[in-house]
Amino acid sequence: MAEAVLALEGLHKRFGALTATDDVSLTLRPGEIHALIGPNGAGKSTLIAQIAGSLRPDAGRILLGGEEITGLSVAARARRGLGRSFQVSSLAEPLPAIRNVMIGVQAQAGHSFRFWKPAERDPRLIEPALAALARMGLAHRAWTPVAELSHGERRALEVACALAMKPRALLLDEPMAGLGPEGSARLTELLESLRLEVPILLIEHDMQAVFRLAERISVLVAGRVIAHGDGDTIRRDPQVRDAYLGE
Ligand SMILES: Nc1ncnc2c1ncn2[C@@H]1O[C@H](COP(=O)(O)OP(=O)(O)OP(=O)(O)O)[C@@H](O)[C@H]1O
Repeated sequence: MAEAVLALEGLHKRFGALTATDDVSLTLRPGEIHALIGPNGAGKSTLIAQIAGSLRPDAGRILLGGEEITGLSVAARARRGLGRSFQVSSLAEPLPAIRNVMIGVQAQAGHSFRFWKPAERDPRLIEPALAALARMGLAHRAWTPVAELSHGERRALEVACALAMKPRALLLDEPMAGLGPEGSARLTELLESLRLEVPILLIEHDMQAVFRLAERISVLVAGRVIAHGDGDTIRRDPQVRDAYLGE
């Protein structure tokens, strides 16, 4: 079996008396979409924050490409290839879509562009940014201000921004949030097309999207992984039906 791109080993996180992450281990393999699902308050955001580096686990390890990153800052993890999009929109509204993506390209390239020429006209920034936009079906909206994009286009743009950093692994925190069935179906299709480019750890409440996209699903309840497996295994698991999926 291929080595995991991202591995969580026995992560623990407490907030006072509350154990928000209780011995969580999981892996993300090359070419895979692995979904993390669970009811509100299960600890999904707390887990993502530990992976991204904004929250330190009390115990356990996080490995990216076999290298331990548990003690690294958010920026250092991003430089090593951990990409993420956010649950709450972090886009710069007045700027055209492409400028938002170019910030990601610039970050990935380090500081070499700073004294070059106005970033806006630098083909070394524009071309990879356009490629990331095209990947997410947004080439025709490149020069449209973010404020004029639809909600679905913004969600796709957030993924494009992360893709522009050429991540080795991508964390997506509820990318379908706020999308109607049509927008959700469109974004699902786009994410499906990314599968072989970059493995994705997907936190998502939209179960149609999860079952369509994920090879493996981990179910988090009260900080613990209570079930793990492919879509059929998870659908049939009585504990999961009880705790999350209902009948
Ligand atoms: N900074 C914090 N201090 C104290 N408790 C926290 C903190 N952050 C999260 N919690 C608690 O940890 C538990 C897990 O919360 P978390 O936000 O990770 O869940 P979630 O699965 O992401 O929920 P949702 O689906 O609603 O986003 C909750 O009981 C929450 O109240």
